[in-house]
Amino acid sequence: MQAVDDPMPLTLADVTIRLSGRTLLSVSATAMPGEVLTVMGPSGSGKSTLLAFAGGFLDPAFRVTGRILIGDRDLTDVPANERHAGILFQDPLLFPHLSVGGNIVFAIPQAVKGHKMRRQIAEQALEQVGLAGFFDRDPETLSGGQKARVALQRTLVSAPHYLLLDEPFSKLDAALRQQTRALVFSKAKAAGVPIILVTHDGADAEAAGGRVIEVGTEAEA
Ligand SMILES: Nc1ncnc2c1ncn2[C@@H]1O[C@H](COP(=O)(O)OP(=O)(O)OP(=O)(O)O)[C@@H](O)[C@H]1O
Repeated sequence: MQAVDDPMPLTLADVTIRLSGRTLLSVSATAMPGEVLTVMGPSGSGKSTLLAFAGGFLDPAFRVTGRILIGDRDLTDVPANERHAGILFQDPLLFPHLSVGGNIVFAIPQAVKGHKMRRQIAEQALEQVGLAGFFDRDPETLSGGQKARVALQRTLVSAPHYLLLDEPFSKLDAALRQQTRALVFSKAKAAGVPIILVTHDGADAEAAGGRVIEVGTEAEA
């Protein structure tokens, strides 16, 4: 992952999300550069909704108060495509008309010039997640766990200013899960990129080592 020029914290300032008059969640938290803010809570408690807010693609059915900031820059009204958020959905889709490697090359910023250089970055990214030699494969021929790793690297090569990860390791077996999360967290740390991580797995939270916020427990209050 490309280092951010000027690493900055990501702040959720007094964010309250309501749906049909009911408060879904209220959060105030900061992820420092390279730090992971882990979000845990029961199914339906609003974890994915919080990521949608942070990414700028929240369904207008939700009512929101509060702000999201990167450093001092208020992103709340900035369109999703101008936020530089690296987003990984729970069930990521790979582009079926591109090769596995092509999916990653596509996400590399245009500032990185040269076909050869871009291919090399993608090949290295695949190698890092145990997929050396997969560059020319058709995405449809991959297992769920292999697709998840490609999608993860596609997000990491995109030079994000912050990462929003929704259960990114859930399709991986225990050994791969451990390796992959270590890779993601160490890359984010080196690049100075803050992460909001949604997970059901306490071991992910422990490996992340940052703060953990619980949603859904006080939402009905
Ligand atoms: N577009 C939408 N319009 C209306 N309600 C929605 C919409 N998306 C989600 N919801 C509702 O908002 C609530 C929060 O959903 P969300 O997907 O954020 O929960 P979650 O904590 O991520 O759940 P899970 O762990 O099962 O993924 C749920 O009650 C869900 O039914």
